[in-house]
Amino acid sequence: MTKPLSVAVAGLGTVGAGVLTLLRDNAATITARAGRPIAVTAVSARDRTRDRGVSIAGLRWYDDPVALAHDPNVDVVVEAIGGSEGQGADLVRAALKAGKPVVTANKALLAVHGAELAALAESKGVALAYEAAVAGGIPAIKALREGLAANDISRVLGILNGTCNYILTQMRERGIEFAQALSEAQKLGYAEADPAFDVDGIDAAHKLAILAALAFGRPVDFDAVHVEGIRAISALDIKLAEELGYRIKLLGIARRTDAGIETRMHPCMVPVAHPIARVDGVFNAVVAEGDFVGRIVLEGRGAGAGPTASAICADLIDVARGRTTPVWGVASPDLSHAPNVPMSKRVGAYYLRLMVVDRPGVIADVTAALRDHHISLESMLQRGRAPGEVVPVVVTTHDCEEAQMRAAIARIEALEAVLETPAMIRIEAL
Ligand SMILES: NC(=O)C1=CN([C@@H]2O[C@H](COP(=O)(O)OP(=O)(O)OC[C@H]3O[C@@H](n4cnc5c(N)ncnc54)[C@H](O)[C@@H]3O)[C@@H](O)[C@H]2O)C=CC1
Ligand SMILES: N[C@@H](CC=O)C(=O)O
Ligand code: NA
Repeated sequence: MTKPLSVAVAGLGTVGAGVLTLLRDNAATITARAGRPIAVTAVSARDRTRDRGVSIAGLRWYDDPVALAHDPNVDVVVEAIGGSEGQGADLVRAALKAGKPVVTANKALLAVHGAELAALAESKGVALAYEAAVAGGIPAIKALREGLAANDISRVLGILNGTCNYILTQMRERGIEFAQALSEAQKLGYAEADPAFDVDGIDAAHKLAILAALAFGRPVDFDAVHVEGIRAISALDIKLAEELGYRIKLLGIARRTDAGIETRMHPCMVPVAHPIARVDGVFNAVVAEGDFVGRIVLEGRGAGAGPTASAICADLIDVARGRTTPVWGVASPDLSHAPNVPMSKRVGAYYLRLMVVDRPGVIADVTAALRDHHISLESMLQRGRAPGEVVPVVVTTHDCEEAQMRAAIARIEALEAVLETPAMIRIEAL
């Protein structure tokens, strides 16, 4: 039998402990697929004594995770600490500099520093693998980078944050409040250390930036992603969306247009009948459209110990087999530099929900604002009549440009009879 692959794991939380468990439980399968055993020999975390449901007895312990990079008996480093800065990032750089392959679940690091790290990995001729970083257990990276490698990709989109999808699903199905659903997602190990990264769309935007780089063969550019989260989504909008035949999902969309590449992460209304509307709970989905393959849809668990460990261990098997690909599918010097398309240029339909005083003339003022910005109405809905009281009014539009819609909303919000900032949700043609 060939010498085992000696693995160091940094971070023994949901993901790191999951990796130890999977390598232990599926050792025979993994050995056969890797051509040799894969054995964790060294670990680093904050608390040496915490019960993680898996033994770390007999493993070399390091208080300083960066020291793992310099352990001569370590062949490959798994980074499961997280963060675009700090010791997880320091460890990845140190390991690559030391010529050791790295497997990481850290999308924040890849999205923010991925260009620099790819260049470093390529200069050292070692792998930097990150299947776990996007859509957890779904093999989205492999699908885009290897499976669809011969296609020109026109669009990649998806539900990329399990925590948000869990929250939106629970709010819809059980009618529970945002805070309760978030707390459940945290207990289940789905949420980031700082859950604001989840609910403000940042985590999903990190993943979208990574997918866009792979799909369009260009340097990863997190700053180009337009990011909105789900905090403003109310139970009322979820209910009204259902009445109109839509579900609300936090979608990431990266699209090639004549003007360049559009990358945006925001809540969307999608038709109930579309498969992506049925992706619920912690499940993620990734949809890619290639010129020869057409559309492919991948669905699976996007967070949690098992799915994430599944992706990390697949990367470890690649390392054990010596299978390598450039980090972004294309060698760093050969990446293209297509321009970014700003959000103001997004074209599509919109849902607006206004809280208005129910009195004559209000609707006329709202429609005048839309008319003056060349926005055509698709439908208008007012539930019940309550003269002099506040009622929700919902407007859906035909396609228009985001800049026009923003200008119209500013005018509508300034109307005396409109009492709250209008809720605006983009309706996505998929
Ligand atoms: N939880 C999930 O479902 C998924 C998480 N990820 C990513 O995996 C990474 C880890 O996430 P989780 O396991 O959920 O986090 P966690 O908070 O459960 O675990 C983090 C671990 O890192 C350790 N740690 C923190 N700072 C350290 C330091 N300076 N030195 C040594 N150890 C340190 C902590 O003690 C803990 O063991 C993050 O990059 C996250 O974005 C990716 C996909 C799914
Ligand atoms: N917090 C993330 C974990 C996986 O990346 C999520 O909820 O999807
Ligand atoms: Na994945």
